[in-house]
Amino acid sequence: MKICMIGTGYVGLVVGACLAEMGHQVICVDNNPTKISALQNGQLPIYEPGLERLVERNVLESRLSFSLDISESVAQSQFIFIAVGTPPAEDGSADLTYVMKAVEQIGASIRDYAIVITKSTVPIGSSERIRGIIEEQLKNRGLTNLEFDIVSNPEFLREGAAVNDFLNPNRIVVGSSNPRALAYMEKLYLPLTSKGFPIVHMDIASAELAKYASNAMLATRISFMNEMAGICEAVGADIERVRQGMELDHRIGSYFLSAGVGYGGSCFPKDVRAIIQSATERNIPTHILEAVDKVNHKQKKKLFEMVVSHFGEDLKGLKLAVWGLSFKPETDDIREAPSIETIEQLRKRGVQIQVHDPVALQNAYQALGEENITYFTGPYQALMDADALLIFTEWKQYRSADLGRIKSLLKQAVIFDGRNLFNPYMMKEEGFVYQSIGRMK
Ligand SMILES: NC(=O)c1ccc[n+]([C@@H]2O[C@H](COP(=O)([O-])OP(=O)(O)OC[C@H]3O[C@@H](n4cnc5c(N)ncnc54)[C@H](O)[C@@H]3O)[C@@H](O)[C@H]2O)c1
Ligand SMILES: O=c1ccn([C@@H]2O[C@H](COP(=O)(O)OP(=O)(O)O[C@H]3O[C@H](CO)[C@@H](O)[C@H](O)[C@H]3O)[C@@H](O)[C@H]2O)c(=O)[nH]1
Repeated sequence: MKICMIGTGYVGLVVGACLAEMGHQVICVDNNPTKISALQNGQLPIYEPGLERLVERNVLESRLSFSLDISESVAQSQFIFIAVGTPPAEDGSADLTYVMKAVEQIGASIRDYAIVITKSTVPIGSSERIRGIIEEQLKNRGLTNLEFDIVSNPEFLREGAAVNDFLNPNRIVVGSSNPRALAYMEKLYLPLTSKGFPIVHMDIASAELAKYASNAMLATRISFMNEMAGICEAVGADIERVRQGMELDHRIGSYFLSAGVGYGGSCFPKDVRAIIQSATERNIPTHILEAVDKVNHKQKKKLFEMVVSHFGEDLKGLKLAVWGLSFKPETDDIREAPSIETIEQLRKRGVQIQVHDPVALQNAYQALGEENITYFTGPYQALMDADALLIFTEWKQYRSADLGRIKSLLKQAVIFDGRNLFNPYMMKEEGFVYQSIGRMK
């Protein structure tokens, strides 16, 4: 089946490559010439485990290609996926500028029956708006008989595990009330459904909301545990033990119960805010979601507060090491990462910062520049003469770090750990001042 993927970012590139792997013919398009020329030269613009080989194989076997020519790629395809960004607008709502631009390009280019699929996370009602815009454009082109369908097919992949998540989904959500579109979508996903992965049909509005509701639920679990971690600190309990005492209850389960320095990334923060905004526009109160967002904002400041409470308000001249810049391990994505916000706060106070991340240094350099920051490609180099180490991301290599070496390189044996990598008792025995999230000191 012929597919055009509009937007070749973290989602579009992964989904495009996976659909090609499933046997379809895919053209991934983007309006960023640097991205497309890199891809045409065999270079990936993002770090995502397993993606490079997948792209290489499918390009070699002529199922996957990349193009800047959106019109021609749309015109040749029967399935047109919209996978462009929906960043937060100033009021928290999802900014649909990129989506609507892509929709205009679709309306101006389709030649035969096509299914237009929203893969981007869009607020309820967006897919119907898209239908209206395309209808209008076809009317202007004198093509009122040209048929097309709209489908909402939200994406649930996680960065860092994206290829595996797409090819082994918990569920595939397809929103449409048109039997023809549903039949085509069934055919498209047959390589997955024939292996037993479930497809769930529903109306478009429910599919759009299912995406926001899923992210909001997961974000709620994290903020809940972060609030519990705060209580642990006050009463002398240990959040890791509390979690163990909860997760064996099958009704609760073990996922998304890790307390930490707050959730980041391009999805949870913006999607929680967007659903709050959608509800507010309709005068629906959102007490829980607002609390989730508020707790997260507070949590992202935790390491900065630890630094101030240990070293005092005057931080000028301090040298701090940072391990982990990406919002989670196995990705180079730094969007809404707690590390970036904290580094900004620290350098405003005159702190010199020495950072390490296995894959996100380049993105961080673009976002933060050079002022008061030195970038290191080795984790231990970043520790040299630092007054303390701050950990923001639970990369595997940090978890198995050599504590003796850390101690010998730091000026003071102080660690503020936003991901609870080490056992506090052991750290004390090793001679560290060690503060983590919700654990006994
Ligand atoms: N990142 C994730 O893990 C994830 C997971 C599920 C859903 N989503 C949703 O998927 C959407 C895309 O997210 P992302 O992280 O891949 O974004 P991204 O910023 O990485 O990629 C978007 C791409 O679209 C391109 N683009 C924008 N307008 C275009 C146009 N008119 N024509 C062609 N290309 C255009 C941009 O150049 C960019 O390369 C968002 O709505 C997001 O909420 C993201
Ligand atoms: O117990 C946990 C689990 C996660 N996090 C944090 O939560 C954020 C998001 O993590 P994760 O969900 O693993 O990564 P994403 O790639 O942002 O994926 C989420 O957002 C995507 C975009 O919408 C969805 O498709 C996915 O299903 C959803 O998990 C990260 O900062 C994590 O550090 C915690 O603090 N504690």
